[in-house]
Amino acid sequence: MHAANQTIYALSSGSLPAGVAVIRICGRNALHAVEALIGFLPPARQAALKTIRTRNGLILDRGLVLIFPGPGSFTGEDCAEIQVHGGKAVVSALLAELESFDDCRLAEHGEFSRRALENGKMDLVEVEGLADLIGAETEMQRRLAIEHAAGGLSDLYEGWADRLTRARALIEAELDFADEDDVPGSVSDLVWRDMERLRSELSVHLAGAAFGEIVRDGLRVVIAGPPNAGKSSLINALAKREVAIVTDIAGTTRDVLHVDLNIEGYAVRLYDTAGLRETEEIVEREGIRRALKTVADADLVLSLAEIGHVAQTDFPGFSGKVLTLGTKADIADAATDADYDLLISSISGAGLRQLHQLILADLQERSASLSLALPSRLRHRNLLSQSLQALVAALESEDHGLDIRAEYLRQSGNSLGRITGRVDVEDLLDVIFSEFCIGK
Ligand SMILES: Nc1nc2c(ncn2[C@@H]2O[C@H](COP(=O)(O)OP(=O)(O)OP(=O)(O)O)[C@@H](O)[C@H]2O)c(=O)[nH]1
Ligand SMILES: [K+]
Ligand SMILES: [Mg+2]
Repeated sequence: MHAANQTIYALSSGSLPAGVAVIRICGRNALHAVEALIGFLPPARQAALKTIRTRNGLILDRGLVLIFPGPGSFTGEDCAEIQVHGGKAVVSALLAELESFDDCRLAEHGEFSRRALENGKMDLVEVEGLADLIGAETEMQRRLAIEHAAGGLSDLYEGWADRLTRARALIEAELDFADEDDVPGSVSDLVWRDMERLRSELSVHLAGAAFGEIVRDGLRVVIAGPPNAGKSSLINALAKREVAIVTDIAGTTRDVLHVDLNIEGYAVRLYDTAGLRETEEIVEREGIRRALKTVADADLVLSLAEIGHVAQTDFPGFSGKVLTLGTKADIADAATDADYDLLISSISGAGLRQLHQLILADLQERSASLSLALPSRLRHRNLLSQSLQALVAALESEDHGLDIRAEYLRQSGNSLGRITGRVDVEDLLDVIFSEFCIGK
């Protein structure tokens, strides 16, 4: 039987042992399997507490059974969920029993969601949002993901795609009547005025992509500065654990290290790097090369220097914001000419709370609005800019025929359709679903 017609099952809850384990079963044999396991079919969407048995009559466990007949289910097919005690042997016995039913097999990564997509229960943005929701570790990641998973973004894109389609239809109608005098020219004016508005809505939305990606992937904050400035001590102090080796030998750190922090609900990825200086030592030189590359990709650089020394403010290939931090405030002389955004001590903890606040302020400056209905992946950003480019081409090619301008509008709508998956995205699906865990 074709893989897509098979009944699939998996442990959908977390790692065992646990209080409860949830096993999900979807496909044409799902209800048949439930009936065989508990001896009858409970009413749809109502939990039934039942003894679950093998077909040889052996008791597997007692648990809650729920059925969701298609199409009113997660995947749109007949589905069931069985809640049993979360023991390893309990779950493997139940999975082994399911294996023995006709055309039943273990689900692959993301296969339930993939079927939901194929059966029109979710679109691509919602599926990506669901993956992000499961992966979310901070409050802002959760808010962004739920916006996507709940269809807020999809509605926006579909609304825009509909406006593009309507505009094309009106233009094509105008083309059909081109020889007749009774076509009101104002129809065309209305269309282009709306497309002008759409251009600015798309631009504003696209401008939020950088922040959306930062919320999803974390703000990249890189600690840089000369050897012994106290970079590794700072990452350890902020992470509250010994991530990096600290010694008084200049040139201790060679590899780039990172830790993930949660600052007021925002994900922040903090990097420690090798001290920057001229050196002939081969390993250290490689460390410095990596440090500079990491700085170039940063969102924000913390440039450290011991109090009394000038902190570097320009880094090759980096044009973003640099915060200068004077370090070792606990042992510094009071008077110094050098100027810093903040004084810190990783040993006494002085200035660390203010550093949090400065990083938070940087994040808040980047968020133009309070809404998190933002694109959050490079895939979204690329397709949105393609859509915008085609729309701009349509608006700015007044010298061309209406047929060419309508074709640009079609391209613009197609790019939007690829975001939600209404337009051919087959090639993308394997990539997207490989991110999922089994059981989702
Ligand atoms: N008193 C004091 N000493 C500090 C402080 N921060 C770091 N140090 C000391 O400064 C020395 C160098 O610290 P590191 O954190 O290894 O400095 P680094 O910038 O990572 O050095 P490299 O990895 O070699 O580039 C160590 O002996 C630390 O204990 C501080 O806030 N106060
Ligand atoms: K050091
Ligand atoms: Mg170091």
